[in-house]
Amino acid sequence: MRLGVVTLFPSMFHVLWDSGVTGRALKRGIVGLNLWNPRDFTHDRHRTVDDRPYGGGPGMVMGVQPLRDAIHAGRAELGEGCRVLYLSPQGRRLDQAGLEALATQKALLFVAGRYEGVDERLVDVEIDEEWSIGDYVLSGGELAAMVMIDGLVRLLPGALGATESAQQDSFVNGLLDCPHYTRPEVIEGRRVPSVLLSGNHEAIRRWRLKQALGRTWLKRPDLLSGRILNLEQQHLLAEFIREYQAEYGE
Ligand SMILES: c1cc(-c2cnc[nH]2)ccn1
Repeated sequence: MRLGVVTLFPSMFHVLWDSGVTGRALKRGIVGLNLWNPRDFTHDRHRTVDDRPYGGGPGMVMGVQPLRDAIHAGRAELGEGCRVLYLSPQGRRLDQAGLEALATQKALLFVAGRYEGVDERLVDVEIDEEWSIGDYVLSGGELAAMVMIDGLVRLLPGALGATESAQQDSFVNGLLDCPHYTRPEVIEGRRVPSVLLSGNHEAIRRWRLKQALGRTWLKRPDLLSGRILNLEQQHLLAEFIREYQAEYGE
């Protein structure tokens, strides 16, 4: 997969090369990442990348010509099949299903806005999809692009090592993760659940699934609505709920 970002702050993206899953995937060529800075497409002495909004009011808008030329340069490099994604609170809310759909694309060009945003005509003409990582306003689209790139790269074949793929599985199945424990066995008087010390791998698997189902029921019941649980999952969740209500009476 080939990725590109149009951004006024390319140095923010250097962390993706430095470490972790994205760093390894880039080094192995599982994914490519190129950056285009609209400032490199300016022609005036001050390298101006913003412009005043029609209609007045506070703030600035991203200047059209440098941004448009940067997007065109990205499209030219990534190939006409690339999807151009604009990060904004107006966009489709990102979730794992959205990442999985995007991971099937050959090339993606992320456009990270700054200031008050991008001229609506550029959004109409140049942008294929708008994406949001949540209902809040950031200083620009860069961090949202990095979130999406991290989530996408983890889905690419060969990107994850054994341990990370275990973590990925626990989220990808649409449930919240089970609790995790490591040494020491007792912290502030709190012990590790005995099943995890039993060496009984089947019991441990069932306990972890029960905890994942129970935590999802407690914290994100919306993830369970409309989801068909198999018999084992139904049984384990019912058991969790019985135990929870016996303990907390609600
Ligand atoms: C994606 C982008 C943004 C954003 C872009 N510029 C200001 N906020 C917020 C949430 N998700």
